[in-house]
Amino acid sequence: MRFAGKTVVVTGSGRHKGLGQGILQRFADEGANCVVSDVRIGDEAEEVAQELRGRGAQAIAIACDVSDPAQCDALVVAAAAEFGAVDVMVNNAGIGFMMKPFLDVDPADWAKVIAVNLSGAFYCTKAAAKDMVRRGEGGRIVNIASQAAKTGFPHLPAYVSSKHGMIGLTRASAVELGAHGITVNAVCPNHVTTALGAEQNEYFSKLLGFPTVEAYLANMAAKNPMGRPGLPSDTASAVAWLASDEAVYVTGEALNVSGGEEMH
Ligand SMILES: NC(=O)C1=CN([C@@H]2O[C@H](COP(=O)(O)OP(=O)(O)OC[C@H]3O[C@@H](n4cnc5c(N)ncnc54)[C@H](O)[C@@H]3O)[C@@H](O)[C@H]2O)C=CC1
Ligand SMILES: Cc1ncc2c(c1O)C(=O)OC2
Repeated sequence: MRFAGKTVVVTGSGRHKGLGQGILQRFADEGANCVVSDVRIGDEAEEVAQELRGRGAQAIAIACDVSDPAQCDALVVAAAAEFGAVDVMVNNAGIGFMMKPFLDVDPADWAKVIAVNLSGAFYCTKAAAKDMVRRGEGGRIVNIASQAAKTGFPHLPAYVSSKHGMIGLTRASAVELGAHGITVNAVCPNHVTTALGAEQNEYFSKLLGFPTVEAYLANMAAKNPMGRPGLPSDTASAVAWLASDEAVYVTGEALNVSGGEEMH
């Protein structure tokens, strides 16, 4: 019960089987008050919150479009009003893919991906850290980057750039926030079969000439020493450790959770 009495906010966590839901399930199991947040709060987000309550946690759902700084400020205010403070902010909201060859990428699509994945993480980091600094009890920020933060992938230039940018954001914020007892780290998962992941599999299995999505997935699994795709629970384990008291001397890090597919 590492997070008894703590409050965690996870952006983009209102979808079934997403990394955000998996992360909140781990925090719920370890005693945290859980804030589900997503661009729209509908039945699915309410079900995610309900399932967390079923695990014995307190959980609420709050709408927040992370590409709007005012909504990120309001998210932190609303979470603190409900549970007293925000101890852990997980920047998980992300949009994929808009997959296109580099030379065909529309500037508006580029801007949208950067606005959600990178600027959104900045706005939420700033909002949460302001509250943490004011309270003076430290805090934890974890950014869900990607293997795409460490290497290039075809037909995903905005995504890859936004995720590399999240590592820069992690380091830039870590160097200033350490003085306040706040650590900031990134986690870099490889492929996880979520709703977002499934969309990408369709596209890449065709692009790379695999006869079926299954053949593409088997090939991808064979690329890492553990021989399987990642699970939301794999990422959740890393996030929970980084958010725990034990990780007090780890900050500005970008931790691969890729079964060894990515090694630096
Ligand atoms: N699935 C994978 O293989 C990998 C995913 N990731 C990252 O993990 C994070 C979670 O993705 P998944 O769980 O795979 O997909 P997902 O689609 O299940 O989760 C993303 C969530 O972000 C929400 N969202 C989209 N735009 C938003 C906005 N403007 N404001 C707030 N929320 C917004 C969506 O509604 C959705 O609930 C993303 O940042 C993604 O880039 C990283 C590495 C691998
Ligand atoms: C679906 C999917 N497959 C592979 C990867 C990602 C992804 O989202 C990613 O972000 O980095 C590698």
